[in-house]
Amino acid sequence: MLLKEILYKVNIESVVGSTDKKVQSIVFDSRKVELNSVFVAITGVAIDGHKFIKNAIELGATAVVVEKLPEDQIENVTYIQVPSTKKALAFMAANFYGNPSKDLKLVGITGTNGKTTCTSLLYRLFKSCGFKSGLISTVHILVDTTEYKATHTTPDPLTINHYLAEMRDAGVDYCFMEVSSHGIHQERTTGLHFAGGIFTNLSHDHLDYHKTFAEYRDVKKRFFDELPASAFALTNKDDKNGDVMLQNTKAVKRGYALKSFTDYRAHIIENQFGGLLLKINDQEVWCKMIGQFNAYNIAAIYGCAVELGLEPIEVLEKISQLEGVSGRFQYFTTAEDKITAIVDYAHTPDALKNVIETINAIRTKNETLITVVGCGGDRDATKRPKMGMIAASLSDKVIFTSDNPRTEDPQAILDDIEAGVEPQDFKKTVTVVDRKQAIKTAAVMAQPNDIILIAGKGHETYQEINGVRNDFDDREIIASLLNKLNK
Ligand SMILES: CC(=O)N[C@H]1[C@@H](OP(=O)(O)OP(=O)(O)OC[C@H]2O[C@@H](n3ccc(=O)[nH]c3=O)[C@H](O)[C@@H]2O)O[C@H](CO)[C@@H](O)[C@@H]1O[C@H](C)C(=O)N[C@@H](C)C(=O)N[C@H](CCC(=O)O)C(=O)O
Ligand SMILES: Nc1ncnc2c1ncn2[C@@H]1O[C@H](COP(=O)(O)OP(=O)(O)OP(=O)(O)O)[C@@H](O)[C@H]1O
Ligand SMILES: N[C@H](CCC[C@H](N)C(=O)O)C(=O)O
Ligand SMILES: [Mg+2]
Repeated sequence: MLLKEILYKVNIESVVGSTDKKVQSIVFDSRKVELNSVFVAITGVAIDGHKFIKNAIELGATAVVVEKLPEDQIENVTYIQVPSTKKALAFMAANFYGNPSKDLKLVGITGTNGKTTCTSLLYRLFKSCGFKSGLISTVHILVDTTEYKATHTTPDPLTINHYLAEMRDAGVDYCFMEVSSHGIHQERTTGLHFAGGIFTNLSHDHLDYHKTFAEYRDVKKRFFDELPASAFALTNKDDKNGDVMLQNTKAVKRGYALKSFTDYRAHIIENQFGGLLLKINDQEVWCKMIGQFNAYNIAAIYGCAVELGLEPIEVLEKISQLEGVSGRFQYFTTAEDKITAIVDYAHTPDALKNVIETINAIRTKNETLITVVGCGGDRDATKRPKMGMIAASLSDKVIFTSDNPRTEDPQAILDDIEAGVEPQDFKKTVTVVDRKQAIKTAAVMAQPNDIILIAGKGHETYQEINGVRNDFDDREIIASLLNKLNK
């Protein structure tokens, strides 16, 4: 492909050299440059990519895209100056792969919690309705039935467009993707053609990166501001930021809710371990998922499917057959002692509150709830005391432990969590730094009919300590422990 073709829609300030040259690949990491690459210099969170321009040219780059032109320019290399290299990268990636988002119906889902749940359910719902579907999520990427590993919730634009092109070539009709706030802020989703956008909810997370809640909210809103008029924008009307998201969108505004009166309404008739009995608009439907938060997720996916033109009755029938999502309220009950172990990915204060309140609404007085929870290192530290307070006030017993400490001292993270525990709740809590030992402590403590909640890591199959990822799966560990202890 010619450089000038790749630059379509890119806002260019100045060009030094020819844009009539052939380009082999686009790269934003100098270490991946090959002969005839175009290197895009990104000002990152940690490093300034402009430092690697010389290095990229030595490795074979024949064009570079920059925000600041270097003083010592090299002959035969083309320099393209743009106001934002992140935006330029996104348009270039879409052009390079032939704008695949226009050849399928792409729906983006944003919000603090529920993105993986909604996208995964939509992927399976559309598949069961006979469509070829795609999924870009925290857990994995699916191109029809072919699975790829996910490294991010919302990957970089080259990765997104690479998989969208593969979906297009495989004849995929619909793709559902998670749109994280980091993704929007870093322009990873710029230049994509969305058929729809969904907002789940907004609560405390990522304040290490976005600094203030208002900035976090405004970044999410940008996704809706940029949707085209042909798209639908479906928002949670019960969330106080639901309407804010749609304030300036050109897309067709739609709502879903449990409490407010809007286009897609869900009303909980029954909520038990077996599932939810819902009334969606005027139809009753039985779902295998549990809890009020899943009633919201189901209302959202129902609204999305109807907006995309599916038959409401068929959608409800297929929804009633959907199983829960891996690592989200995934549970089993032991045969002998009837101990229930639940593994859930709640890693924000709101998610933890929701999941514990769901359990509390279902369990009886004699069933003790033992919660095992921690918080990740090198991430928003201000959510730690809030999660400590929630776990201790809403559970009978709590074992605080490590999540992914990453490069932080595990004990220091635990100190932050404990600082939030109310004095009257202290006696309910213990701290066990080693996560496996913490889960073992819960398994030993549990009496017949008790409930063990292990929160924070859900589907993750590793634990990251000091930059090393060791094999670790909450689900396998609790199952084998309860089995060994003969419970
Ligand atoms: C904090 C953050 O979001 N960082 C992302 C960002 O990297 P960065 O800006 O820190 O990059 P940097 O290290 O400063 O380097 C700057 C530039 O120099 C380049 N470079 C660097 C070294 C070199 O030798 N040569 C070179 O060219 C780098 O490729 C980069 O282009 O851009 C990279 C490329 O897209 C991402 O991989 C990286 O994600 C990191 C790994 C990460 O952990 N991100 C998390 C926080 C994240 O994005 N999470 C959200 C989920 C949030 C949610 O759950 O809601 C997600 O969407 O996954
Ligand atoms: N609609 C919802 N509202 C509030 N909490 C939810 C909702 N759906 C799921 N949760 C809770 O949040 C946890 C994470 O859910 P999920 O993985 O779907 O969110 P996510 O938005 O994809 O998160 P991430 O930001 O890590 O990608 C679940 O394990 C559950 O405890
Ligand atoms: N998408 C989330 C994942 C958190 C998962 C938790 N187990 C942790 O490691 O903190 C984030 O980037 O904050
Ligand atoms: Mg996710």
